[in-house]
Amino acid sequence: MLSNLRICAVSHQTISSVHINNICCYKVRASLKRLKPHVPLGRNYSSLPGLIGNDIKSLHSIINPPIAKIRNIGIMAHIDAGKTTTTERILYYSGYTRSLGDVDDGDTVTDFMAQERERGITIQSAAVTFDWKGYRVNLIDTPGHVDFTLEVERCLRVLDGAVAIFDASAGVEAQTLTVWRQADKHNIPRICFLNKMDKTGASFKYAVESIREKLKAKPLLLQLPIGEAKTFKGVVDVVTKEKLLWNSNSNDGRDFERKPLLEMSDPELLKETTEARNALIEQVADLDDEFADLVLEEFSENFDLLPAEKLQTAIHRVTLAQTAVPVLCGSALKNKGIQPLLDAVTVYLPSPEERNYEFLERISRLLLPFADQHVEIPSLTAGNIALTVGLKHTATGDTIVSSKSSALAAARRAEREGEKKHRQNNEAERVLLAGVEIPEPVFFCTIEPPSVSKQPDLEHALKCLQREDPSLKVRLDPDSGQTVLCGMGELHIEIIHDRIKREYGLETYLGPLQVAYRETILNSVRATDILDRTLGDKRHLVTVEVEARPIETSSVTPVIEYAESISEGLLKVSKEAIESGIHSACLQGPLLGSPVQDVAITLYSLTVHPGTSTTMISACVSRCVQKALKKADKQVLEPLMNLEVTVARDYLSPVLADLAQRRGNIQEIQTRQDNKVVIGFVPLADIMGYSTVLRTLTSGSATFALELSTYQAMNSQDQNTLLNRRSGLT
Ligand SMILES: Nc1nc2c(ncn2[C@@H]2O[C@H](COP(=O)(O)OP(=O)(O)OP(=O)(O)O)[C@@H](O)[C@H]2O)c(=O)[nH]1
Repeated sequence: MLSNLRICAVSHQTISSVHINNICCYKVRASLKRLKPHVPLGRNYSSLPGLIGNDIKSLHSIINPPIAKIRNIGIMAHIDAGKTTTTERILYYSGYTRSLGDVDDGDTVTDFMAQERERGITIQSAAVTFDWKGYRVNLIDTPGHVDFTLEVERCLRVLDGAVAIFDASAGVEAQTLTVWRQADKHNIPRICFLNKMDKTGASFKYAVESIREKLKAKPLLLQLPIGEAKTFKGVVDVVTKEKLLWNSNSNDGRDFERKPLLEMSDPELLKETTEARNALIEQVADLDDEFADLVLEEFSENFDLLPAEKLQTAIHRVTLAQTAVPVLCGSALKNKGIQPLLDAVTVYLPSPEERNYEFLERISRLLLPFADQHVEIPSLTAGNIALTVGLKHTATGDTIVSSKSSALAAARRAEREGEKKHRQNNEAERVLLAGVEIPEPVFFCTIEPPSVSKQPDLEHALKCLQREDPSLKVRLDPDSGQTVLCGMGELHIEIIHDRIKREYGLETYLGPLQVAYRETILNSVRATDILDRTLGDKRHLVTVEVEARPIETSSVTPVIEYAESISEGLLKVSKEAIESGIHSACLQGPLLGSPVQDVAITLYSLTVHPGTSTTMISACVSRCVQKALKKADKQVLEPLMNLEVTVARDYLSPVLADLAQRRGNIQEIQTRQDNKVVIGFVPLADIMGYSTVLRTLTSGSATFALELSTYQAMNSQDQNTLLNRRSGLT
């Protein structure tokens, strides 16, 4: 596969003479249509005269560009804001593809999974590498659908900067908030791109306000749109006071003219731009002392004399400090505004050395990514993004270092730094990447292989998929022995099912999709238990007394306490067994067999006959905790989701009426251009299959985003209905 891909990147003739399997062949041909032969990188180029264009000066400079000229960036946004379309334009203008891919036609580079092309959505982050005006840009296109939040989180960890894309007619939407918070957590400097300026209802002012209000960010307006919606034809560069107009006859947006704004030809636009530039200078000066000094000392009389480069450098610093975000605009679909966006990436987003990471990785085989194509490279300097293959024990979220001793040193430093509380950016944090936060799965269903003999193949496929995607959980149902898939949403599970079929050739059967409920107890209860068993000539005897009581933690990990009467010595040898017994008991509550949350378990007494195995101690403790949980008053908790529905005014009433029937609790209805945005909570159990219902109710005009808010207690009537249904009574 690897050599095929390397060859594909070099020459058409080479490929046709190489024996490769059908799938690879197909991928190779598809990519050849669009890849310029001179662009991708490989080792053997020098032996292929004529295939490499003159643009490549030296292989070394391409593989290892100076670190200051590297930009590792991600693209993030709400679903359908236009990430993939923008990425396609970026690849086209940077010379890496020969034609413009279209999500609506299903032929984009970054959405390369079959499911992505069929559904027109991004699921996996795709990495692409290209050059722009002497800079190396490693770009990652991340999914917008909330089911794939983890995928976004795991790529944010390796980024030095990000472009947040917004639909200019919608402003900040639900998922944008989530990814923005994730980027805050990882301290990622950002620039905003207000896309879809050509769309009816697009409003630069509205979108900027929503960035200010909802994201609590300070927007730096580096551009102003020329026209809006149908009349959108270009942008003004506020920093340089130039207008950029795209040729209406050009169908790929390559041709555009950049002209200084003149009093004679554009008096109004010039006035507006000068005001915007002055405001920008004041805003930046407020945030950056060095720039403030410069402005006060040399340019306070006339801001017009301030060179654009000085302003750009200050904006770069402010962006890096994350005290404000540059805002640009355009229309990816109509091919306007992408080239200046690329310029802004190189000018305002930081290089890896400015982000001050230290990587220590040593890997035997390195590949440069180009979506689903990879090119092997001999080496790489710090700050680049590359892929490695064949790692057997590494999963998403792990940090790879050069040796065991450096890992130990980093861990020791982390421990020491951990003691000095609340110190940010400590050395250990720079060495070890922050782990990804794995969200709790809210849905599950059983999965079965086509025959018992295929069970090992299914287990293998699930193991591989889990290493790639830790938000997918797999467990064995202890009662039925069936394999259970737990995922982030209906779409997540559907895609996993589809991938098992396509990538592992296994036709599996899914059971009905079920909501992942939880349980809790409402009062404190005590229970005792005795386990007395003789195995061979050994007697195992344990007596246990525990108390289970409700507490507030919102966690399924029980709090474990020990009464003072428990002897230190006994605890030393059996603590692990006791805690494993408690944890396993709390995994399966007495009502539905769901995990028990918000509970503390106190061990009051424990006596163990000499020679009793730790397994028996664990089993007795587990049984005793289960007894206590059973005796208590119990409560089922159900996942409550944050819901945001964007719907055209005319369809608001049917959507609200439908939500009322789904136990929806509406918090707010906002107006966004011609649309209404309904914000509220709804129990997950009542919103299953909602996309189909919403499509029917609104003739396909509405969109929605769903995210776990919390687990809430069910009322007794709903709880009884659920329990009866589960026990087959109704
Ligand atoms: N009018 C208009 N439509 C656009 C623009 N950019 C993208 N679209 C359309 O918006 C839809 C979504 O575009 P995508 O590029 O797939 O958006 P995405 O953000 O990658 O979507 P996910 O991968 O599902 O998160 C498609 O139908 C595009 O044709 C634009 O600038 N203007």
